[in-house]
Amino acid sequence: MSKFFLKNKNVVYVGGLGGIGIGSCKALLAKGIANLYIVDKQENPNLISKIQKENQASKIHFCSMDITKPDEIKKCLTDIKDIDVLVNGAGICDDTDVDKEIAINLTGLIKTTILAFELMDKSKSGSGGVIVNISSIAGLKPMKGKAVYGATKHAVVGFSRSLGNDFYLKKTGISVLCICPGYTETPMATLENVTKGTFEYSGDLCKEVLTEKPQSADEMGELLVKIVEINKNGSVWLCRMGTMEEVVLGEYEEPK
Ligand SMILES: NC(=O)c1ccc[n+]([C@@H]2O[C@H](COP(=O)([O-])OP(=O)(O)OC[C@H]3O[C@@H](n4cnc5c(N)ncnc54)[C@H](O)[C@@H]3O)[C@@H](O)[C@H]2O)c1
Ligand SMILES: CCCCCCO
Repeated sequence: MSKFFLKNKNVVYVGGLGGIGIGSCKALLAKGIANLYIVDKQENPNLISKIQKENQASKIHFCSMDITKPDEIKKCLTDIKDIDVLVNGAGICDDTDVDKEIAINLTGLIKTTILAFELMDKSKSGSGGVIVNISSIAGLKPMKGKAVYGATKHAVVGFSRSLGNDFYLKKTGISVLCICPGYTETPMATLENVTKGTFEYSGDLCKEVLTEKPQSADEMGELLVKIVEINKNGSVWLCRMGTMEEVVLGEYEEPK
């Protein structure tokens, strides 16, 4: 796998106005990307113009998209020409609304990834590139208090690893990376949010994720950029307390 150079590239960040989204967009812009398409449910014009003012060498665009609505995914992504990097970074952490949590964290991510494969495919009208799916540490270990959230994040790991193989890379030129952040200081990581557990009595179990020393969204963004630049297809990365490590998960090949 060759190193990926972000300079002059076009990056689409779904969930880009979120905590990790903003931290990552700042780090991506610092690499001299040409265009940043911030995709999110609701625009924040003041924040976007602030980011543009601070990064005048790049062009910042905004596309409003509810990831639970396939027609909005299609409209948003097909309006963007030449996607080099797509980050699927939208998500909620609320086990009290199973359908919504699965629709955003999993179904929406899957549909966005599949459409991005179509648009980025070098054997079609694309030029290949990198897709980054944001899972969680909850995608690598049990999340006792939030089993549904953990299920969506385990699924993101499995989905990303299943697409991140040489066959698809050779045909499409697209690599797929999976990032599993640990506790990161963002609007999601509030006690109120974290304790929206699977059962009404799950609250204390949910708080376990808060025992870890948190990392900042900016630290997470710097790690995301490093992982994109390494660009190891099918790789899974645990990013916690400002450090990153590749997580080697078994292939479990049947004995010959
Ligand atoms: N903060 C953490 O500790 C942590 C840890 C591990 C993984 N994560 C994951 O990182 C990602 C970003 O989380 P964050 O902490 O920045 O949270 P956040 O709440 O700050 O950001 C989430 C973003 O997703 C967007 N979003 C939500 N529903 C959407 C929808 N229907 N359509 C489009 N966009 C939608 C929100 O508008 C927001 O911009 C999530 O997938 C989350 O599960 C966060
Ligand atoms: C501690 C922040 C909320 C839990 C997110 C783990 O993906």
